[in-house]
Amino acid sequence: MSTMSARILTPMMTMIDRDRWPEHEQDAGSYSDFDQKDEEELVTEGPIFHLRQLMASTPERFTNDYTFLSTHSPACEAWPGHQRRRPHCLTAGPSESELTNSLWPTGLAELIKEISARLGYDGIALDVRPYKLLLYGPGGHFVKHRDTEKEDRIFATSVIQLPSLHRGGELVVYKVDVNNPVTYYFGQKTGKAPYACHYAVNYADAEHAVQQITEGYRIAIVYSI
Ligand SMILES: O=C(O)CCC(=O)C(=O)O
Ligand SMILES: [Fe+2]
Repeated sequence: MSTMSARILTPMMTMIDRDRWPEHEQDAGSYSDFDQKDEEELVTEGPIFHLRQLMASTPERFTNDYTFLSTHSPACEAWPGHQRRRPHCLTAGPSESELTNSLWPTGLAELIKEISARLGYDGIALDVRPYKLLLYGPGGHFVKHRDTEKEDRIFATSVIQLPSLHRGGELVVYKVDVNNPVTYYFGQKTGKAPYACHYAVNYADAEHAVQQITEGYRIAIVYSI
């Protein structure tokens, strides 16, 4: 499958300060308690069922493959091939970007298995396609919408947030009760957003919105299921 990447972004990004890397999180798999808690909370929540770390990675692995934005990163106007559909948010389709992280296909395959099982398709490989890569800067947001218009036979969307140093940008999903939306923080509350990928899945007909980014940059890949 074609994958997406931030390689083209690398020159204008700043790597995170090594000193900020939390010692106890360097070991892959050390997130299990956190994940479990999230799962318990989210499984009961309806349309969005899951949010957890995709791959625990070390900064070394990030640097070779994809990287992430610092709050001091220059503006992203120079991102080649981007389309500016909304202010403060750049969009690149699959043909405009390429994911070069060699661990990505393996992590994604695991994730797809898990997503399939949780959607009730255990053992069935759902067709998961990269739809776009999004880069939100300060002020960037996504108004409330549904994803139903994308393509035929798409019934869900998965958003994978790459390690991003930012504030805001939470995904709010309005399930049946519009007064009681579910908010996904993608590791921001626990301080893990800059160090790991996080994902969420929502049914295409569930209304959702991305809150305004108030600081830094948020980079995410959207997959259609
Ligand atoms: O950035 C996100 O988390 C969600 C983006 C989104 O809702 C979309 O692309 O349809
Ligand atoms: Fe959406």
